[in-house]
Amino acid sequence: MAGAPSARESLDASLGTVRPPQERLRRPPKTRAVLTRPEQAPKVRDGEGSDRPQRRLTGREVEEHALQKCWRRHEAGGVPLSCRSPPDRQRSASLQASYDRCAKVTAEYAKTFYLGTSLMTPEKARATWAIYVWCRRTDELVDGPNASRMTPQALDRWEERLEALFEGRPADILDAALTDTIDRFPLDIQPFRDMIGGMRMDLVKSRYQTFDELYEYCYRVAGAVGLMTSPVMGIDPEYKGPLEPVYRAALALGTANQLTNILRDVGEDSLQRNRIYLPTEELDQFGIREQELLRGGLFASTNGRIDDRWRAFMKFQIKRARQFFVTAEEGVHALDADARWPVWSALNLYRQILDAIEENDYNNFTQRAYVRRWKKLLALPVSFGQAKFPKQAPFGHK
Ligand SMILES: CC(C)=CCC/C(C)=C/CC/C(C)=C/CC/C(C)=C/[C@@H]1[C@@H](COP(=O)(O)OP(=O)(O)O)[C@]1(C)CC/C=C(\C)CC/C=C(\C)CCC=C(C)C
Repeated sequence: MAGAPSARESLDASLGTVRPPQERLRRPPKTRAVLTRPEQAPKVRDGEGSDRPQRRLTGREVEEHALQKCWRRHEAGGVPLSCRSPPDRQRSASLQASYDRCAKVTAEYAKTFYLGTSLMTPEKARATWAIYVWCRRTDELVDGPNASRMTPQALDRWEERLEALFEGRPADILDAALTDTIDRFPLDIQPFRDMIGGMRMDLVKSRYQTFDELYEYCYRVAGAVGLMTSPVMGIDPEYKGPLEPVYRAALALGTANQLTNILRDVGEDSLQRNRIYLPTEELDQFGIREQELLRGGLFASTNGRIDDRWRAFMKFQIKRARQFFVTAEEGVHALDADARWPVWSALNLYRQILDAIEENDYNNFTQRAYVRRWKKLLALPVSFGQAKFPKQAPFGHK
């Protein structure tokens, strides 16, 4: 039947056709106001003093490089909306269609995120959908139905396509929404590139020796989301402090969420996908062998309850994840007033998953940590209170 494509069709159709740059759709040239933005000056390509580092970065360097670029870009700012020439009628209708499609995909794939965006201003919500959809499509490349055919070369093409959309040449209707978002908010390309790097890691790596190795992965697939979305959430005009700690807090929130996801999904990842997103060296320290995870989990033979080693290991992991949530908290107070409620909600909703793992006596092999609906609902007014009545000035600056 003809008609608007479903969210699934939108993703499948676009992902099947990661096309070379010369085939991409052309967007009308930018308005003069947009061209004069300092951060959109023509880019110098690699090897000619580009914005990429001279050598391959590893571990925490990857995050640090992106962090510095992102907060500096935010500080440099963009063209205020009032200075920009409005898009013509045809362009604004097609942009509307692009964002509508992004909204549909977000609503279908991530109900909680979609609900969270209803707590935002319409412009911030639209931008969040555009970012979500790009992240989702990136993830689908290595986790979706065509994942078994995914190659590093296809990821290279996806990255070329990313560069093009940041230069104002989106390849399709979903990319067009992100190109528009980039025009409206001071987004830097680096966390997007880094997320593609995270997918490259997923193609070749299913074990992590140290926490630093795992941390790099968490940054790439989730901390990067904090860097992508902070310019959209915006900074409170009353906040007079530096941007760097705010961006660090945003990174911490993404990382906390990913560590939480990892702890929730241990059983599924190890049993169904032969993936262990836990530092091997820490498993060793607690006397846990990989084979025990792969064979169905650690249960005591005497009473079938969770093994004490696993309980102790999980307590350690949960404590560390919670520290990342605490680091994130202070940053939320520095965000624009209209962004604090959704961000507090995201923080509280994810943090509850850690409580649910504890309530399951750390059995994340055969039970999925599930937050009851009433607890999720209660998190919303609690978050509203935290957003409205901050306990402290962020980082001691106000
Ligand atoms: C209430 C609510 C949830 C609000 C949404 C707030 C918001 C801005 C969300 C961003 C959504 C987005 C663009 C996500 C990208 C997709 C992605 C990679 C998501 C990963 C989450 C898990 O996804 P998954 O689909 O696996 O989820 P489930 O298995 O279904 O649970 C991630 C692990 C990362 C999510 C990261 C964030 C929500 C961090 C957002 C950071 C900020 C908004 C910056 C905040 C700034 C400061 C200063 C703290």
